[in-house]
Amino acid sequence: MELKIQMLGTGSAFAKAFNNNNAMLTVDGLNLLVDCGITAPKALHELGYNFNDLDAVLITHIHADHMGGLEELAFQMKFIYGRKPTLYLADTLVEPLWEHSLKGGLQQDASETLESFFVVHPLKEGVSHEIFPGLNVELIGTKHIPNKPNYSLLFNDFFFYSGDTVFDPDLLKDLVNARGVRIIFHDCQLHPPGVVHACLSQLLTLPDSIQERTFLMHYGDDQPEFAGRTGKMRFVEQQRIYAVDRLTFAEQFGMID
Ligand SMILES: Nc1ccn([C@@H]2O[C@@H]3COP(=O)(O)O[C@H]3[C@H]2O)c(=O)n1
Ligand SMILES: [Zn+2]
Ligand SMILES: [Zn+2]
Repeated sequence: MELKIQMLGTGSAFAKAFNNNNAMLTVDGLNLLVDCGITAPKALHELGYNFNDLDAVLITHIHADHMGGLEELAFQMKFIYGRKPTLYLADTLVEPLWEHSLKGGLQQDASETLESFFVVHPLKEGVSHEIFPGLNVELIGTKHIPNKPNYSLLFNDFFFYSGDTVFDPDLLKDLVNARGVRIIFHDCQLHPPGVVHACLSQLLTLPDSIQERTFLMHYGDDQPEFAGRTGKMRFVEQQRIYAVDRLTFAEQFGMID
């Protein structure tokens, strides 16, 4: 069992030099797309994938850089590949995803619902769900936009992947010190203030023991100017394949496991 992650993009919602912050997780040949933003259809194509290569899609929240590619995914799967894609999302997102977003483009007659286009798996926050053999996910509610549900992801109990969140040092400390998290992929706004995202200056206040396992994503186009200015944290590189394995990571990035 080998879990790998490859970011289709590592850019912020407004980035143009980077694709949307969407990820492909692969375990034993099964592909999970984490978030499917506006740029996802083209970014998948650039990596040699088509929509039919996806075994499941998981959505963290309703912003276009995280779900703006779902309409094309649904239409291609219906009209080109003839099967319903599998969609994982928090139970609280099912109704708003359809009513406030996808229905406008997808619905052709009034009887059609989200389930007409996807095999929908609503997930409960705080519960570990098996996505594939060897890949579990727990949704952790995180703060992003007031009154809009938003979730970060805990994979296999040791890999935390933020789904857009404000800086929450207590959560990160609890994850690392009490819950055994060893790898953190975190969204990072390079310039303050961090109103709806964690910003770099806030993340730099984390203790070294957390920074050394923190990898920054969801950044703006001027990211190259910040090389060497991220403390013990590193940038996730778009399209690079990372083996998400405690030992491989610890060895490769000099972390104390
Ligand atoms: N209250 C808000 C709402 C949104 N935004 C910006 O819009 C982007 C939507 O995608 P995102 O990746 O969540 O980042 C958001 C902010 O840049 C913002 O800055 N403040
Ligand atoms: Zn975003
Ligand atoms: Zn967002």
